[in-house]
Amino acid sequence: MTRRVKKINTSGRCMQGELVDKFKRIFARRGRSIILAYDHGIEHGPSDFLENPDSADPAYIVKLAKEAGFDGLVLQRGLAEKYYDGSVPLIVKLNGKTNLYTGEPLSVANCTVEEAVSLGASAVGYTIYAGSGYEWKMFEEVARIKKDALRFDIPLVIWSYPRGGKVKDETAPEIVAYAARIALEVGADAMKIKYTGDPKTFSWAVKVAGKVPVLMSGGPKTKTEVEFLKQVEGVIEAGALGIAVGRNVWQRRDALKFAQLLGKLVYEGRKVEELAGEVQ
Ligand SMILES: O=P(O)(O)OC[C@H]1O[C@](O)(COP(=O)(O)O)[C@@H](O)[C@@H]1O
Repeated sequence: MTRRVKKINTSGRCMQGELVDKFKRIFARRGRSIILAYDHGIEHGPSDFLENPDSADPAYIVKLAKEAGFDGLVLQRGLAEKYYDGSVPLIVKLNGKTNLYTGEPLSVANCTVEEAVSLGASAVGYTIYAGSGYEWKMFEEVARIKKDALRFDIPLVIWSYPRGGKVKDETAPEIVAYAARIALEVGADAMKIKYTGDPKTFSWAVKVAGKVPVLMSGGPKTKTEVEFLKQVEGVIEAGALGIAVGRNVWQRRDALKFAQLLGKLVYEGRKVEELAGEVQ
């Protein structure tokens, strides 16, 4: 249980420190969490949808998250506005950038916390590229967003992706651990960080994340299903709350079947070797 920090909040709406518990109540009802990420249309472009063309349709994704029994769905405001049907708790991703941009890593907000709440969001997301020459701009913006998140009593999820500057390998253990600590220190109520490649080094990132729950970012689709399932098994062992995954689910043609396998691993605590007969 997160210690309640007794602090008078001007709007009287919520006390600092409670939003971690609120996030877990909504996005980890079974003690663990699988969130379907789908902000790739802006981040990577429609090429991400080519392997499984059905995934280009936001309605397909919303249905997938619901049928898979996932805890949450990440959408940018435009998709939330046009396709969100309330069937799965929503995280509105407040900032985004395209990969057409080749300057210093920078992702700025295109939606406010208030607008996200009006779209039905149960949490908001924001990416910070620590290391970038623009990190100061994202730190400034996330401070304003954090203030609004407290005012609107809505958890803030930080996509903590150090990029630029001294960052040579975004999945290096010391970078992922640093990413986790940055999210904790700027006031994240949950965080998404990249996988270091093994449970031991990832557990250090979970440790330095302190009280803030960690979600592993899925990353590019693995060659085999077993490879991704083993990554997920590892991060759960390392103490993560769960995963926020996009490509490793909806880029597969049998997306729903694989999503249900993920659920057996994450929610039922099944082991990969037990599921071996069901995976490709
Ligand atoms: O900036 P990157 O490394 O391309 O990753 C961005 C993407 O990764 C995510 O954080 C997780 O999605 P994946 O599971 O497909 O990696 C998305 O929310 C985001 O669009």
